[in-house]
Amino acid sequence: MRVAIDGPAGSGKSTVARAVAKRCGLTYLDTGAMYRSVTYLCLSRGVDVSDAEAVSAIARTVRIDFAEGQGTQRVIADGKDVTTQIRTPEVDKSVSRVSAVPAVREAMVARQRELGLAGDVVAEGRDIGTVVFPDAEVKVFLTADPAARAHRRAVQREGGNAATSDDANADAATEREILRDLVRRDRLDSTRSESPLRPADDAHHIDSSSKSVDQVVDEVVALMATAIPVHPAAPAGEGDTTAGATQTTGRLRAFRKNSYDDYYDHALRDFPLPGRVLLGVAIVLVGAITKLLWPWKIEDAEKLWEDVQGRVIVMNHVSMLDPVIIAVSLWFHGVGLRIVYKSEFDKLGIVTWFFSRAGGIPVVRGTADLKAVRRAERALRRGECVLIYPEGTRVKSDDEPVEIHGGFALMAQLAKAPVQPVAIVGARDITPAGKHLKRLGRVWCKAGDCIGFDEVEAKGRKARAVAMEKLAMERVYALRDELRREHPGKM
Ligand SMILES: Nc1ncnc2c1ncn2[C@@H]1O[C@H](COP(=O)(O)OP(=O)(O)OP(=O)(O)O)[C@@H](O)[C@H]1O
Ligand SMILES: Nc1ccn([C@@H]2O[C@H](COP(=O)(O)O)[C@@H](O)[C@H]2O)c(=O)n1
Repeated sequence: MRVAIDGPAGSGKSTVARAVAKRCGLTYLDTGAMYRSVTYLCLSRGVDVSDAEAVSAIARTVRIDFAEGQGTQRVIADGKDVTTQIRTPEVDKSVSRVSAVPAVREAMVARQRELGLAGDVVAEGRDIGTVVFPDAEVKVFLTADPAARAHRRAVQREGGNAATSDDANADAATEREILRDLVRRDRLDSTRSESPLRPADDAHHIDSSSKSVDQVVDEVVALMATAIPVHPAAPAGEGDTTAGATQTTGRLRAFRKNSYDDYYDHALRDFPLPGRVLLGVAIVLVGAITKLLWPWKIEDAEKLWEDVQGRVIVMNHVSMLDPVIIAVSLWFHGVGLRIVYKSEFDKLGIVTWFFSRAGGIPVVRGTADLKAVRRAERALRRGECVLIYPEGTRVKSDDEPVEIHGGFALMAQLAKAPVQPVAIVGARDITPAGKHLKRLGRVWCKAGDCIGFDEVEAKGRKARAVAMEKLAMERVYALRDELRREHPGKM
């Protein structure tokens, strides 16, 4: 997914873009920093910024990179860290002259597209939605009135932060001077002939003058949740080769300090052998113990393994036994399974360690967690099954309101995979409300037929995803009702 945030100076673009990128696991691209870097190089080399030829020569040859360091994103120009140097009033004063030169823009836009090739990016600047990524799925035009912007920038320059303290003050004369500079920069940026600052026709306008950063970030994330990515991921078996993309091919070697991300991004078949053996032992043990305590059975179980293609399996969620039953059954039939689990479980290192080795994919709930969507999509394309609980959490009673999380339909849609409904009854009875001790008792599951998108009648990508969510969950609840009729009293 590409998110484009454009707007005038001081409207909060960097703050919001950085926060959205962090929350949703995307890459943050600060394009203003690139024009600032060229400007800084001109000033430090004594190049007159009105000399378009000389300025263009620097823009064409400089290599600009971004790196993480000292808790912030660092800007590297020709191998030198220029993060601090590009934020001086001198650079502020000259940058709009430099950025108006067509050859400078051409060079910067080419590099920005290169950096954004990996796909999952939040880019901010002046021409992202109109020129750099005109096909971005989400476009925001962020504004704030000039006085608010000047105040924020003045507070920022004095080391404060208007976003976090309401009574932050700045010297009135400094604020007036900044206001003059902002207005001048806005005028130059929006009246230049090449890629002027203007909202894209399909941009969402947000005025941040009287909104907190969190409110703006929430608005952008909400827009992302309803947007549908237009760039499908690499096909099955094809590792991404673009800058910043995740390498997904090749066997993970044992005892090589593989990161959690390595496990989330690799095929199950590429996991190191010792870990796979350990998982097999755990599955056999857990399978035997749970079968003994809560004899469980899956009706029409063959539907879970007779079909070899990747599927999104959706299920009602009543207890911790639910994923165990599916994981054990599929493991015994050689079907690779990735369980999507809520990232809150990752608070304990040992849990993250185990879930990553067991093929889990963490999802940050309540956000458009595109990293998780992409990981699930790639797994499906590789032919692995993805198990997901759209109810989000264990539902302890039929009276509890249930909110269905629709990400599963998007995963299936992107991977062109079907969705398979499965229901469970009886597992809720083993943990009576308010008790921690488990009761003994029988548990039944029932597998349904896979649902393809050809069964969905709605038109348009988004409407089809919504229709799939509804249809799949209707089938899950229909299977659960069948089980309840067959096994009266079981919940
Ligand atoms: N909604 C907000 N309310 C109050 N302060 C804010 C808000 N958004 C951003 N700020 C503060 O305003 C200052 C400028 O914000 P930021 O640098 O994100 O703006 P920008 O649009 O990226 O500016 P530029 O284009 O010049 O880089 C920062 O100190 C930031 O914390
Ligand atoms: N896409 C962009 C981004 C920036 N500029 C120019 O750079 C200046 C500095 O940008 P900041 O966001 O860091 O303030 C800005 O005033 C523009 O002149 C641009 O042209 N296109």
